[in-house]
Amino acid sequence: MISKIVRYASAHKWLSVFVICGILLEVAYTMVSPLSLKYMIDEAFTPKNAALFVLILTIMLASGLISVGAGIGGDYSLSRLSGHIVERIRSGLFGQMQKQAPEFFAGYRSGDMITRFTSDISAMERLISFSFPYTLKEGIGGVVGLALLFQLQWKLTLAMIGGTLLVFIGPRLLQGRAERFNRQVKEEQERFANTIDEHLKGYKTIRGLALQAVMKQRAHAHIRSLFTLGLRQSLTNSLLERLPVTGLLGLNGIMLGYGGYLIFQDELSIGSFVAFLTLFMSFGTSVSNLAMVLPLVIEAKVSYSRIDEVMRHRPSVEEPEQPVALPPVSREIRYEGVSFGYTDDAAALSDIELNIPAGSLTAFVGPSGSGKSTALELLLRFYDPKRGRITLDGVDLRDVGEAELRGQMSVVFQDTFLFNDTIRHNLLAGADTATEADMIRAAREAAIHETILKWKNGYDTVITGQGGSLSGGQRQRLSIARALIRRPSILLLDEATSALDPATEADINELITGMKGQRTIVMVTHRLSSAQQANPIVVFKDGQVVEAGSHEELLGRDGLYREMWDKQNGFTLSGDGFHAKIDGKRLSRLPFLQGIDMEALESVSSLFASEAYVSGQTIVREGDEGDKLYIIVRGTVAITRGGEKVATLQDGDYFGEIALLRNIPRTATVTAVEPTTVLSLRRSGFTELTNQYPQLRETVESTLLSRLK
Ligand SMILES: Nc1ncnc2c1ncn2[C@@H]1O[C@H](COP(=O)(O)OP(=O)(O)OP(=O)(O)O)[C@@H](O)[C@H]1O
Repeated sequence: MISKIVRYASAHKWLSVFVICGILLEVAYTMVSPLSLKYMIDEAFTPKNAALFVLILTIMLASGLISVGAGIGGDYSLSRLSGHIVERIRSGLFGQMQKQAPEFFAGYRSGDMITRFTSDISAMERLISFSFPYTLKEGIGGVVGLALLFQLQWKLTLAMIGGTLLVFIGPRLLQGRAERFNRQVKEEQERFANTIDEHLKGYKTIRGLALQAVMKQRAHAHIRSLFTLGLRQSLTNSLLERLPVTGLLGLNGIMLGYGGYLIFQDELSIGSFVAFLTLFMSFGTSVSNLAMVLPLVIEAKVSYSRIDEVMRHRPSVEEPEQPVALPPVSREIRYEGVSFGYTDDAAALSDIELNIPAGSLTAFVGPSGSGKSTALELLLRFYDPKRGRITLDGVDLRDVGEAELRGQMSVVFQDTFLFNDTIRHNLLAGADTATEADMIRAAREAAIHETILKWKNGYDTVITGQGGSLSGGQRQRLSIARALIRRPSILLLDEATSALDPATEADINELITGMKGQRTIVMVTHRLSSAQQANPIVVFKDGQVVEAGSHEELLGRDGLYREMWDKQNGFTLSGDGFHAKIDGKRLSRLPFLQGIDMEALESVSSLFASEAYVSGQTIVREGDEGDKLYIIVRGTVAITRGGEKVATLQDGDYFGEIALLRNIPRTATVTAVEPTTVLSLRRSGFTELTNQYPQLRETVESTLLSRLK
């Protein structure tokens, strides 16, 4: 920690020199003034030498003035120097954080990082602007004072050193505990910050599901723990400060007794004794001041190690040493034998061979977890392949600098992240060379220009709550405009429309399709209706590409694409996405309804009711009574068992079918992870219908009960 601070300080040589000179002059004055007392008493007062008295007094006054001037100059230089160093640590930490790959952000929660930027950096700031110079000043003062004390009376000084050792033993013994408590307080602060962060981000879910009491309980537990840990920390810290001061009191007693004895033995003059006492007092003050600084140094040491942990984190994706230029892609993007895994033992992608022609609209589709988003994130160079390479017109992505790459590619995610700023600043942020005309052109392309003009302040309208004041479609159009403003040759979209209502999704899909031919577009979607216009459509399964071709080609192949298409079709959905219907033909494709008459199936279809869930809402809770079958018309749900996620289901998937026959408690919890519309069928209605169509009951029983066994 110290060597790093010294290195930072050495970048500001003159300021460092001023700080050190200021400290040295102040120390010199503190040391010399007790000595002048000795000469004043022994050489001027005792022999009544008025001329020497005036001379010594003048020297004392002059050096006092110099010391004050040096102190003020030193303080000014120190403020500037510590400001520069803290500035460097702050921007270094920020830069380091920005360089990291997504797995870094998955490892740190926002509270962890915010605490490093706030309280940890403040602890470093206190160390640099106060503890460090203070230690230097008191340390030099102590050493010089000791030398002078030896020179005045070595026996008395030796006795004093023996006593001083006692002063240090207590703090030394307590230091380990103090470090531990400091670390625990920091960690607890981090956890509390994370809870507050969750509360801020998840306030809708918390209110919607009446989770306030749970959150309050959690916050209260942190507050209690902060109280207990804080108490331990401050008790240990105050003990650390108090012990040396108490030790010094005893030491004072010894000094007075032994010093008096030496005077009676004529081994010490009165002037020397007064000088010794004054010097000893300032030496003692230096020692106790050093001990007082110790808790601050310990705190800074803990904070430094936490900052250093981030600073040492090597980004998994590194900048090339000699980046190559990347002209707009004009031929193709190629995946050549690309394999990748987030961990060493699980492969997310295996041996992907893919050719994406420049100017094409390509779609990556496939079931949840099949690797399509990973394939896109490799193209964004959020990660590097473990084997193989991705090339743009033959240039390996690893040879291209980050800025160059981002100049060529823009991305739109499902979660639109907008800054709390004006529309203008949101659109132009980072696009340094973009003009007003570019902004309007991009907004027009994203079909949002007219809407913006209708707002009272037009492009100067301030977006609040990270875009919460806008509709989902408006947010997504703004994100698309923001991506287009840089005129990227490659536009990437990761489930950019899947959380929107059907009408808005169709509008934005039309917009994307309209851009075909102007640039290379790669979109990831689990909804095949969004991918229909793309060519090639690349189908992923278990980390591999299993099919690729146009919509018509893939439908004709009877493979996974056909299977997914059949699964996702057969529903009608209102434009707002709240009301759905399923037709008999679609029902006939459910494994437990196969072979049933169409008339019976049409009757079953009329019994289904629509249910719409917002993101985060629970559809079915583990252990609850099971009385309904659900079919997901649109959306994504997470299946968790005992708090652990076991699967993700999407459009066309179903769950809870056993409930049609028996009231068996639900074996898992199902939660919507994006706005989700389901169709539900109650057991009571279904049972009534089976009286009319006995075949229905027999078929369902034979398929589902065999599974139960
Ligand atoms: N950050 C991560 N850390 C560890 N494993 C991950 C991470 N992201 C994805 N995976 C795993 O990698 C595999 C591929 O995930 P990926 O997100 O690419 O699939 P996907 O087809 O896009 O599915 P979805 O649409 O559900 O996101 C899955 O097994 C997933 O669990």
